Order: sequence, then structure tokens, then C-alpha cells
Amino acid sequence: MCTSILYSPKDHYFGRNLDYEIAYGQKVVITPKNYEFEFTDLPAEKSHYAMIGVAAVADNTPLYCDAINEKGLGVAGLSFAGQGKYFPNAADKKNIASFEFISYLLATYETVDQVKESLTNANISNVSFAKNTPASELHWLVGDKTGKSIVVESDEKGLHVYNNPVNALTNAPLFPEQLTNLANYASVVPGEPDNNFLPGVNLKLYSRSLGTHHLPGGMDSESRFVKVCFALNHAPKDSDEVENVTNFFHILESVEQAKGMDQIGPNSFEYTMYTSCMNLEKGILYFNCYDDSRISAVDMNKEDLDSSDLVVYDLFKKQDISFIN
Ligand SMILES: C[C@H](CCC(=O)NCC(=O)O)[C@H]1CC[C@H]2[C@@H]3[C@H](O)C[C@@H]4C[C@H](O)CC[C@]4(C)[C@H]3CC[C@]12C
Repeated sequence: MCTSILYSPKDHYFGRNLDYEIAYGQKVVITPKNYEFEFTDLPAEKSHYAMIGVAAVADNTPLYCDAINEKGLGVAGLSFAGQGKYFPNAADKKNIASFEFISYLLATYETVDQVKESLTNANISNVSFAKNTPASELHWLVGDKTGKSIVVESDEKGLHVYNNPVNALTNAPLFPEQLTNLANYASVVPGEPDNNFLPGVNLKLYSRSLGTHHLPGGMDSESRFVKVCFALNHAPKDSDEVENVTNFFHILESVEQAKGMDQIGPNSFEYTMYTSCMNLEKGILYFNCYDDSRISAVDMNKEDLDSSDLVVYDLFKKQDISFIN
């Protein structure tokens, strides 16, 4: 499963944990302004905003999992298995194939408000990129550098765009249900709780942080949603880039899936394959992966953004332990 956040200490940082059991050959991919996008049912875009993110590249086409553009818009696709439903093309609507959703939005729009507007009469269509690349059931977090985000979900009732007051997204259930569930944790506090439970009884607070005792710690989507909302909302807001990037990785580490914790079959485990953190102001993608906890970075502005060729860097690396003696 996955977790995505928008963290806004000073600059704005957008990214996610991608949790799964098999990789799709994802890379760090920069799509410059003059790479020609040929969309399935939308007009081709010869010239558009440049973008950087994590994508599988098939037939020289970037299939983005999460990315931002040069204007500071970010979009991440997360599994919505069991709840998501795409529909055939509708004649009176803007039809966007699910695998093009991220690249279309980032090529075209600058802000969350523009995206909202553009989706008022849209349909996420159920076409596949290729025979062996079927559409995967996703929903999306879309954020920008105003610090605002929305969630886009296509379910059996159609397309929904929800304002996101918590700037986080995990997986099923439906987003409004995830928000409703947060009320069950209204008494959680980062530190010592007030004893409203038995005010007349002297409860010995035997440990620090008993106010977080009822925070869920499961790997399931609902637990991760509650926990990451708490971590994000209480994270420090520094002004230094390195401190804020460090905070971002720690927020997502609070819901990280270590191998062994989420078994999906005999000897098969879902785990956090990579974490991405993209600075919406600076166009820098920071990342690490399960086998290499060191943070690496790619700066889109160091590339020729007027080019028409994709720029691709490795995402999955080997652990590089710094021996001190
Ligand atoms: C599997 C993950 C979602 C992780 C997750 O939540 N898994 C747990 C679960 O299924 O519950 C999704 C997120 C983005 C998806 C990819 C992107 O949408 C891009 C691309 C789209 C193609 O239609 C299918 C392949 C491909 C490359 C997708 C494969 C599945 C990915 C990688």
C-alpha cells in the first residue's frame, strides 16, 4: 500500500512511500518541455510544463507513479484496489486514461484550483496502456505550493474531487470515510495526556508520550492514514532545506512497511520500496529506497528542460554503509 503527503514548513514538499512487493522498473524520470505527449483521447501536447518524478518508462512513454512540474503542482497515484472503478469513454466528457492522469495534469496545469476546474466534466477511462500493462486501480493526491491539496477518486458512482484538509492519502476506504474515522483519535496528543478518564484517581503516567498510546500502528490503510496525519500535523516547521527534507522522510518513516510486517503470500511481503520527496519550489526530487537509506537527489533545473528527450536516472540502489573504523 502507499502513503502520500504534502508537507508545508516553508517550501512545500510533496511525495510518497510506495509499498508493494514487485517493482515495475521505476526510475527517476524528467520529462522536458518539448517531449511530445500523445494522449489516448486528449489532444497531443508538443510543448508543455516540464516535470520530474518516479515513473516506469514503456515505449519511451513515462508512466508516472508520483511527480511534480516546474510550476509546483504535484500528483501521486496510490492503490485504490477494491474501491476504484474506471468507465468506458463518455462522449460528452473529457476522457483521461488512468495511466496518463499524472502526466496530463502536470503537462497542463499549475495549481490545484485549475485541476479542480478541469475535472468538473471529466471521466477516468478504463483503457490499458498496452495488453500486458492493464490499468491499475488508483486514486490520487494532488497538491501545490499554496499548501492546498485535493483527492481524486473514481468509484462506482463516478468521479469525485474532495478537498483534503489533512494533506495526506493512503488507500481504501473512500476518502470521506477516512476523514470520518479521524474523529476516533481526537483525544490523541503528542506527550502527556490530561486525565479526563478518571479525574478522581491518581493515574501514574509510567511512560513519556502516553498521549499517543491509542495511535494505531498497523500496516493497513486506515491505521497508516491516522498515524501519518498525526506525524504530519505535529512535525516541526524549519526553514532550512536539509532539516525539512529530513523531517519529511521521518514523517513517512512513521508508516514505513519493513519486510515481514505485511505478508501477502508464502514468502511474499509488501514493503516500502521507495520514498520520494519533491520540493515544489525548487524542482528537486529527493529519494531513498528499501535497500539504500541514504537520501539521493536529482534537480530538474540542472537538466536541459527545453529538450525533447526524457532524462532517466536509477531509483533503486544498494546500501552504502559508512564504516567509521
Ligand atoms: C502498485 C502501486 C500502488 C502500491 C500499492 O498501494 N499497493 C498495495 C495495494 O495494491 O493495496 C501502483 C502505484 C502507481 C502504479 C503505476 C503507475 O500508475 C504507472 C503505470 C500505469 C499502468 O497502467 C500500469 C503500470 C504502472 C507502472 C502502475 C503500476 C502500479 C503502481 C506502481
